[in-house]
Amino acid sequence: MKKVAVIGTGYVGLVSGTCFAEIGHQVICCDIDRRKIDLLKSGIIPIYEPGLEEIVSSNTELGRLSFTDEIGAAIQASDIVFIAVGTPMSATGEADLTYVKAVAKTIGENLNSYKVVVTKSTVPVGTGRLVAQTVAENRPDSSVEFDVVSNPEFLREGTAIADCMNMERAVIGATSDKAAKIIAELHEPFNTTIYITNLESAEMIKYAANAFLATKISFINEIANLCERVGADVTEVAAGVGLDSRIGAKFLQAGIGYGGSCFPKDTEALKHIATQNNYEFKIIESVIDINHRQRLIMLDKIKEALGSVQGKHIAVLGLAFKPNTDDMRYAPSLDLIPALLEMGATVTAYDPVAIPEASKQLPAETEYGANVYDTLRGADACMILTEWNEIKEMDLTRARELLRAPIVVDGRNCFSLQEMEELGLAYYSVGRPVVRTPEHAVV
Ligand SMILES: NC(=O)c1ccc[n+]([C@@H]2O[C@H](COP(=O)([O-])OP(=O)(O)OC[C@H]3O[C@@H](n4cnc5c(N)ncnc54)[C@H](O)[C@@H]3O)[C@@H](O)[C@H]2O)c1
Ligand SMILES: O=c1ccn([C@@H]2O[C@H](COP(=O)(O)OP(=O)(O)O[C@H]3O[C@H](CO)[C@@H](O)[C@H](O)[C@H]3O)[C@@H](O)[C@H]2O)c(=O)[nH]1
Repeated sequence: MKKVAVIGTGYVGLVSGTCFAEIGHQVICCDIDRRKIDLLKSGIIPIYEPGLEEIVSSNTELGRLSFTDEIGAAIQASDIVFIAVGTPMSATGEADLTYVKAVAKTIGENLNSYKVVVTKSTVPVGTGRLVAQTVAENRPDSSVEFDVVSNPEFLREGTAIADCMNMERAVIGATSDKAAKIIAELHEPFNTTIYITNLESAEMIKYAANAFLATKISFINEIANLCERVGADVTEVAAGVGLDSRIGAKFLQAGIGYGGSCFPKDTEALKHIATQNNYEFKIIESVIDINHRQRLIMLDKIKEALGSVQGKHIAVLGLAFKPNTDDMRYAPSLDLIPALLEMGATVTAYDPVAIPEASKQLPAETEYGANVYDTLRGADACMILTEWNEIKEMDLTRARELLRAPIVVDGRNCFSLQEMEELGLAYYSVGRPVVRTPEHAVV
């Protein structure tokens, strides 16, 4: 059992801290956000993540997990301190290290015994060294030693607990064998592959992994756009291509491009790291451009389906950047709904969980439906932006009856072309032939 402090209770801090408690460690999760800590102390989870509430509650009851805003005391009481604060995209695209630097200073000020300081946040190469320098400069007693480790996080939102408990690997970038051993032991109960490397390589592994996955998505989206022009079906192409084990079937789902708190900011940060090092990283620049264009292709499709969206009523299904989360960071809906409104459409939107978050960020004139069917009623077309099960499993016969015109523009390829054809719905999806109906010409 190790004594662990996790600083930052966003997705990563909260989920990874809870999972460390679940495997038997003593964990204190800290945050400067008092409101968040108060909610957590009273058993309320400030984010939507399936299964998180149960696992937080069981570990709190067992006394292995606690929450505090007294960060200094938590650091002093721990042998391992994780930095899990945000590294958002700055205006110039680089990772904003303000929070990481502030935490490193706090750790230094409270360094009362040997500790391993672990960066879990996604940070540019060189940040571990900067953390080490900041901790060293701020420690009250320069004879108290510490080590710095990079241990990037690979969990996905929506499946975060399972990703963490069944992690495929733990990457440990260390400057000393002693620290690497301590962090390897910490992960032992996860029964995972431990990959030990140096600090800089561990920091780069995280960006390389996200950039590669983003590249796969932009690649299949380009194939999808080409499929539309030559009459192929991208879902079948992806399935066929994915059968090659060198390529693999995952992350080949064509759609409206990637969003979320990581891929957009990490691809931009990698591009920035390259520029800073006088390197033109051509692939990543294209991946970013393609992703931006892919969102806008949805607007071309709705215009093609309706002629003009001016004065039309669009039902938008799905607001979060992906299913099973209420996270709205870089969600396609944040670009597409304002664009529809600017083109003169009215919009009624629905998401199973993200409406409270979305309504803080979307234009005030956006209206919200109570459920899928309420949202579709009387609309001139339906646009699907997030593939929630509730949306994929909707009763399409009922949907057809409720829509004023039977038109579905689907950015997530939720339905088969055959079923849409049989139901008489005009269907515009991504990388697949358009299903046209005689009625849809008479909107
Ligand atoms: N969200 C993900 O799915 C995911 C997955 C892997 C890696 N990451 C990386 O992990 C890091 C954290 O991401 P997140 O989504 O959890 O961030 P987040 O923005 O949701 O949460 C960060 C938390 O840190 C707190 N914080 C900020 N400054 C602090 C300070 N000085 N002391 C204590 N707490 C402080 C904030 O109040 C907030 O609660 C980022 O670098 C991100 O790129 C995120
Ligand atoms: O085939 C695919 C797979 C994903 N996406 C999109 O890509 C984005 C990211 O999806 P996903 O990777 O499932 O979610 P995240 O929670 O953002 O997780 C990513 O970002 C995290 C933060 O760095 C990493 O830890 C994870 O390993 C990495 O998968 C979403 O908009 C998805 O809709 C596609 O368009 N097609």
